[in-house]
Amino acid sequence: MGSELMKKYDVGIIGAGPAGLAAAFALQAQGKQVVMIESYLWGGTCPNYGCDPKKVLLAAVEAKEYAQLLQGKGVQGVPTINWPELMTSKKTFTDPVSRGTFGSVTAAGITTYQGKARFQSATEVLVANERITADNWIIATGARPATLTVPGGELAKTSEDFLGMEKLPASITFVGAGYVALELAVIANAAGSNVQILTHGETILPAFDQELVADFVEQLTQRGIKIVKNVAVTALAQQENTIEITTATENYRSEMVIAATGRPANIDDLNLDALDVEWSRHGIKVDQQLRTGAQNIFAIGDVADTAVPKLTPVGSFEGRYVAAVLAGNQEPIQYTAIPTVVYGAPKLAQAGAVATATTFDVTGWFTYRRIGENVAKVKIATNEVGQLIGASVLATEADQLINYLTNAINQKWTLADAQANIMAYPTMASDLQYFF
Ligand SMILES: Cc1cc2nc3c(=O)[nH]c(=O)nc-3n(C[C@H](O)[C@H](O)[C@H](O)COP(=O)(O)OP(=O)(O)OC[C@H]3O[C@@H](n4cnc5c(N)ncnc54)[C@H](O)[C@@H]3O)c2cc1C
Ligand SMILES: NC(=O)c1ccc[n+]([C@@H]2O[C@H](COP(=O)([O-])OP(=O)(O)OC[C@H]3O[C@@H](n4cnc5c(N)ncnc54)[C@H](O)[C@@H]3O)[C@@H](O)[C@H]2O)c1
Repeated sequence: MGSELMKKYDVGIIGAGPAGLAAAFALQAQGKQVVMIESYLWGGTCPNYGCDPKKVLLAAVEAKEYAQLLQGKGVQGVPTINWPELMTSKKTFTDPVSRGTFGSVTAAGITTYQGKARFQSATEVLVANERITADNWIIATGARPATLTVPGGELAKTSEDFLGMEKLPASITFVGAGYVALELAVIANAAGSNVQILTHGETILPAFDQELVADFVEQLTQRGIKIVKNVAVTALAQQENTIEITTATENYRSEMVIAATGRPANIDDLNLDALDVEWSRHGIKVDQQLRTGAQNIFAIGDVADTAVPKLTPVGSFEGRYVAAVLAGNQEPIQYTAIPTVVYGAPKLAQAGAVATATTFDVTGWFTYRRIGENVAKVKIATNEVGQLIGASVLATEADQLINYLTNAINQKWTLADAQANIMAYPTMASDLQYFF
């Protein structure tokens, strides 16, 4: 690792998550001299302690869910989740990621450094006592879980701790009711833990269609997940085997507390004060070409203050876009419709506009009745000429359907387009024509 002291690179990339890696491989393919710096695990949040391990754990929840939904319809007995075995299986996915990613990066001819990058000037970065110079820099340092700034807040664990825990606690309290809390709560609940969610606001998942959010929350409540709104946690204290959670109104207890109150950008160690770069609690400010105030420095992925959701495919899209800018593209970034999914049981998914939509209660439709869905709904928004502009889905397989609908939004489908495509029947895709 590390090489050729004082060599000058075309592009330096800080952070080897999905955003930085997409940029690195695209720039290397253009023939640029690329250097990449990572302080922790190569691959970043998503494959090591985010999306992928979460979805591996969810596979066990889904197996249980399908059996549960078909009770009395030909299936008897509901499987139980063996947490240590599931965690062993999860590790077969996550353990090889960092080494494998590092191997791919070096095999591509990209120079690598392990350590925290710190800007010395707009072209020079210090890492592990070495000075690295590049004409352009891309900051792709991602985000980390917010800590609870209350007395005893350090007792709270993070999503990364949850996704690596060897033993399932008897009870878990999540503080916050966003993606992280809801997804991990569903996993813990299905695996047999007593789960509660405490959130300081009234509205859950404000960016999603609130009719479907209400149905989603109702489903979680029926599973035994307790959700308490409008509650401000004021202190945590260890009491033998449990943590006491003090709030303004009531005290709660549980074996583990997970802070899931958002993800601030990783900018503290970068020495941005030395540069003409602005930032806020939402991340590094960028223009429509993802350039910071310093014209040779870009910010992409979770660390960038953009109006789009902070997701893996969005970060990769931005990484490839900046590589194109450095190859001469002058166009501002133009995002396609972005699908977002809360991976629970059921799943809640959305893409495009949420406004004025038609609701289809599809619970009784063949596709959903076949697997015994409790409640399944699809909401569709079209414009004045009948083109699809937005969609929301609540269903066990909402993550699949939302991708078909996202494609349809991007291609401005109307009923005629839906009918003009022959889809395998009977599937979610063959139902598309009934939504217009
Ligand atoms: C529990 C969880 C589940 C998620 N599930 C999903 C999902 O299902 N689908 C989805 O699309 N998204 C999901 N996300 C979000 C997704 O993981 C992020 O959007 C994505 O990883 C962002 O990529 P990134 O490259 O911008 O940042 P990251 O993946 O966070 O990578 C940034 C890298 O920069 C490194 N770094 C930080 N500071 C420095 C420094 N000073 N010097 C050098 N290196 C540094 C970090 O170590 C890290 O490896 C999930 C996130 C979490 C936490
Ligand atoms: N499926 C996915 O795509 C996925 C999964 C996990 C994470 N992510 C990404 O990670 C980001 C962060 O997720 P997150 O769930 O940590 O944050 P979030 O912003 O989605 O939710 C934070 C929640 O915490 C609440 N909250 C904030 N401060 C609080 C406090 N002091 N006390 C109680 N509640 C408080 C908020 O009201 C909100 O409900 C997401 O926005 C998303 O970009 C995506």
